[in-house]
Amino acid sequence: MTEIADPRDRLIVALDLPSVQAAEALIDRIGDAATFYKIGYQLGYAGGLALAERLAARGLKVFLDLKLHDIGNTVEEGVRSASGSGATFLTVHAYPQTMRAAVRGRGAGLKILAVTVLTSYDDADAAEAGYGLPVAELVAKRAAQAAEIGIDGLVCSAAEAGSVRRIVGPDRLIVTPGIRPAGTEAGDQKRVMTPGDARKVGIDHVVVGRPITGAADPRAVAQAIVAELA
Ligand SMILES: O=C(O)c1cc(=O)[nH]c(=O)n1[C@@H]1O[C@H](COP(=O)(O)O)[C@@H](O)[C@H]1O
Repeated sequence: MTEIADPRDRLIVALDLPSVQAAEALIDRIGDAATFYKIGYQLGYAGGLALAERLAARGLKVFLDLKLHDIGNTVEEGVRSASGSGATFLTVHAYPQTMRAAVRGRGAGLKILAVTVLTSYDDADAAEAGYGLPVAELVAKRAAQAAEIGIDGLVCSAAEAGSVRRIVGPDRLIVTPGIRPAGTEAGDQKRVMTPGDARKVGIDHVVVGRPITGAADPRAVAQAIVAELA
């Protein structure tokens, strides 16, 4: 687990919103309660990639959640292009060929996170997708491969964070979505944990979307999550 001086940096707010205007309005409402924002498909394909550069230029940290997975050359060049965006994190799916290509394309300052098994999957979903291993074993296998390849961090659910930490050692990042403050809806997430419990199992960062984006007072929810993570 890395030393993180400012507990706000442990919370990554997922800007899963339909427009740059909506994202900027949310960031204004949250104010100084958050320092780290994630831009994924929904916002990225609606002008969010330019917003990523603007947020980074303002000193905010940016996680580009592109979840790349393609032939090696395409992944390598895609990661190389994203290396100029000012983002701190970029995701790829944790397939060995994809991870090796991402490491080749990685520029200074950009950390590659490998998504092990999506937090919306349980064992039945993994079987339906053709995998012969339960989720926990698939996560462990992919974490070991990611560490061997030199990936900077892993995305998994907090339920696997303890075993992933034992596999990858203290220096690689563990980033966990599927985080739900007590009493909030899981929605389509299947492997969920509260922020406080996730912190106890040694995560570095949590990713939280709908519990903040859908809140009447997103700033207050962000502050409460940071307090649980501190
Ligand atoms: O890579 C991710 O960020 C990710 C990986 C994963 O396994 N599960 C997962 O939910 N995510 C992302 O984390 C965010 C979770 O959002 P909420 O479920 O609304 O908190 C979404 O933006 C997802 O795309």
